Amino acid sequence: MALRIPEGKEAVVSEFPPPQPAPAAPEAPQPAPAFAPDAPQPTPTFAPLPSSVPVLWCQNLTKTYGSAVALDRLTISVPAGRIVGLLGPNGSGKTTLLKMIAGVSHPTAGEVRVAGLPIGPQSKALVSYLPERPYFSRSMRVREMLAYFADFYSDFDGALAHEMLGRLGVDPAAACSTLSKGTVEKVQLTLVMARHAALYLLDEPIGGVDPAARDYILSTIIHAYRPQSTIILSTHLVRDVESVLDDFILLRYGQMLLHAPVAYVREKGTTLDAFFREEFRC
Ligand SMILES: Nc1ncnc2c1ncn2[C@@H]1O[C@H](COP(=O)(O)OP(=O)(O)OP(=O)(O)O)[C@@H](O)[C@H]1O
Repeated sequence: MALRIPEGKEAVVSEFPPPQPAPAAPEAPQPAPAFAPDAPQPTPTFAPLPSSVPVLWCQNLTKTYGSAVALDRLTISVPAGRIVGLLGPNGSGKTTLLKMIAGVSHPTAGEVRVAGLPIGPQSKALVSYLPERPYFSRSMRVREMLAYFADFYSDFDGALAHEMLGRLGVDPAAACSTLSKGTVEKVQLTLVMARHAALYLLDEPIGGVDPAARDYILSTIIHAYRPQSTIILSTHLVRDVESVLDDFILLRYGQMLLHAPVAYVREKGTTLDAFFREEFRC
């Protein structure tokens, strides 16, 4: 295959705007609506970003654990309104990067900004994060989780969450402790995607769900419901996701190998899945 990235090279193939770290203050969050399935839908709590301000900007982002380097001087700029696949082999730093952006782990060096804001309460209010591991209480019922999210996040849309659960065949009255692994993933993804966030960070969102639900999640939840938002989605299921991606970021050994539109790969006469397999062939 002709399209390969030379060893040790980092590439950005894009018409993406250059990093603009100037802060753009979002509007103050609205008061939390009381949760009820038929309550009026909350409006987004974020103001549209000026095109000069990327929704995500990282510069020389580095994370080390002792002598191990998980992220190595990563510089990225992602404009608003894109669906971005975060790809790379095991241990390449995908989860570490998402944790830094979500603010649940701190960089060793370098900088991250969301919508021009340094990581903190204001940036976190704009981000809806699906971690790789289950995070909710197994002792609760699904509808209690929805109520909990509605209390906690002013941008949570209860009616939308109910609609998504219905489409995914999840009973809101079910106890979380009785759910299968895939159903837990569906509930978690529903909770995260039912927020009106500026930036969604999804760490392996479809790994455990069946193919039919995967199609619904990708084509409907991720693609159709959030046209103004940016989604960064980490996955190994490249073939499943590539049709919904605008761009992809390829990591290797914690370094940025390539950040490009998916069209860049297609123009070379290949698919993202084939490109990934070729690039990282064992
Ligand atoms: N808490 C930690 N302590 C020590 N090393 C860690 C820790 N978290 C991550 N690492 C290391 O950082 C590197 C990147 O890990 P990370 O989980 O970000 O990779 P990943 O691309 O998400 O992998 P996968 O595809 O397997 O989920 C790995 O070498 C991993 O072993």
